[in-house]
Amino acid sequence: MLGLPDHIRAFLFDLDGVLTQTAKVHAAAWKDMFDTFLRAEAERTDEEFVPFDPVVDYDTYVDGKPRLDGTRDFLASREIELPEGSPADPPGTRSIQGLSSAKNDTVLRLIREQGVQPYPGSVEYLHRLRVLGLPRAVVSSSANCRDVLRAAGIDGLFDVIVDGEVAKRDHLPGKPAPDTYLAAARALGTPPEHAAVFEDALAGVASGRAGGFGTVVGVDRTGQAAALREHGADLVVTDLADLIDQGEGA
Ligand SMILES: O=P(O)(O)OC[C@H]1O[C@@H](O)[C@H](O)[C@@H](O)[C@@H]1O
Repeated sequence: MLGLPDHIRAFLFDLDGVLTQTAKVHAAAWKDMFDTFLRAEAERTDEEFVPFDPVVDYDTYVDGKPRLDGTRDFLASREIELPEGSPADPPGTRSIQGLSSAKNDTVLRLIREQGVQPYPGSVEYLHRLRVLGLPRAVVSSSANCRDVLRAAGIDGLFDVIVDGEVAKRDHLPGKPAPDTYLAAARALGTPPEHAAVFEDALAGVASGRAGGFGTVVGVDRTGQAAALREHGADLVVTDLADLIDQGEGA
């Protein structure tokens, strides 16, 4: 079925980097926020400024995870401990919440300025699934998921959305835990072994593997195919159009 085994009956998609070209927007916003913070820390402690690496640090500690976990996990990698703070902390406050808010302000500004482009291969794949009557869900850690789907013009293509807001409301642990994907499969009425997960993030493919999903498709936009396989991808494509081509060839 569209490049996947025939027992796959439901299709669960990550958003940023799989459906929309927003993974690099998030990476840029994270770099902006962390570099501002790390520069100030270097001055404060009289130590060397080591910038955030938007490829290695982003992929390893931040990509795919809920916002606060991304902040926490990267800071832990630098052995920096900050107070949790509160959602009311002004953006840039020296707290997990304050830094996370600064990052969110930047990502929202970049999205406003640049708009959101979907990946044409993903849009085509979604349309083909819809024509075949196959159920589709978005499973994203992002609290901005619905706005991004709308800005990309693809918000009408899904039966179920499990995003950062739903996860918070239902107390679901974020990726790499499998809970958000399992909740989406349940909402579609499909056991995980009959559902496919599409992910570009290491935390995301790990989530698919942990949930026992039928197929975990790694979407490699940045040349990390081997790492995607290591963390849980059963197969890796560079674009969803590759699966359409395979399906047609079969
Ligand atoms: O900050 P948001 O929009 O709630 O998104 C949380 C995370 O959502 C994920 O989809 C992205 O891969 C991360 O980069 C991002 O940080």
